[in-house]
Amino acid sequence: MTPAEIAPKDRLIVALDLPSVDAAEATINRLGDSVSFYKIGYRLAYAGGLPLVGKLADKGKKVFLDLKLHDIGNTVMQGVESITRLGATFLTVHAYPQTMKGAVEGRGNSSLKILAVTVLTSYNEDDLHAAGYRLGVSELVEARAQQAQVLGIDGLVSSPEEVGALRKIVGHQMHLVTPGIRPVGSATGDQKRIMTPGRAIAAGADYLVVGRPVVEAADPKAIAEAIQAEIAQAL
Ligand SMILES: O=c1ccn([C@@H]2O[C@H](COP(=O)(O)O)[C@@H](O)[C@H]2O)c(=O)[nH]1
Repeated sequence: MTPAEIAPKDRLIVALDLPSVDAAEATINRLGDSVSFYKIGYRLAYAGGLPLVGKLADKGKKVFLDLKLHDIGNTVMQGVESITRLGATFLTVHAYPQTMKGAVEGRGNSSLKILAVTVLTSYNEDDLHAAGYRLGVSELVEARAQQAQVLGIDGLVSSPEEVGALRKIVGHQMHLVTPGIRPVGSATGDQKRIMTPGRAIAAGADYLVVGRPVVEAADPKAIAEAIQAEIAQAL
């Protein structure tokens, strides 16, 4: 399936940033058929959440395993090789050349897609500078996208602000996945490079990752469906 063929509903990835498997399963049950794609990150993975990958896949759901791997190439390669057996659709690594090369080797011919995290959406220019980088956000995102493409990475994680420029660099060959999504009226929290769902899709994002605005809502299903309606309208 090309990115353009993804149904509006399947473009929303709900981040299960919840403290336990029980809490995650309760949210998944509340969301029911409305959500088809979930993200499991540090909080849930380290709280016993990895077996949920297979359980969700068995129910026909897709899983984005957001482990943001970063280590020497050989360790990343071996780790990714193990992860190919879990049944996830997407796995993140940080966009460093050795890391991306190791991840592509570890993924081999499996169906797992590797996404490279370009610059975290909680970073702005000052944060990058404080971390010792001399490039600004857009320059670093674009440089990493070019390296990721050459190394055979399957997709990129960036803020929606960079998606237009990334599309020009990578065309439609790579999945563009954007956290930093805030429906109008939602709290920004620690995110710094944000956009509404509609604007992110109009900018060219393939998938939107939304955590707190959905999982902390009084009615997660109503919010998820409102985001999906906004996505459908923007396509
Ligand atoms: O650059 C990045 C990469 C990953 N994330 C993850 O996405 C979700 C966003 O959650 P919200 O509650 O909607 O802010 C979260 O799991 C992050 O770890 C990101 O935000 N930015």
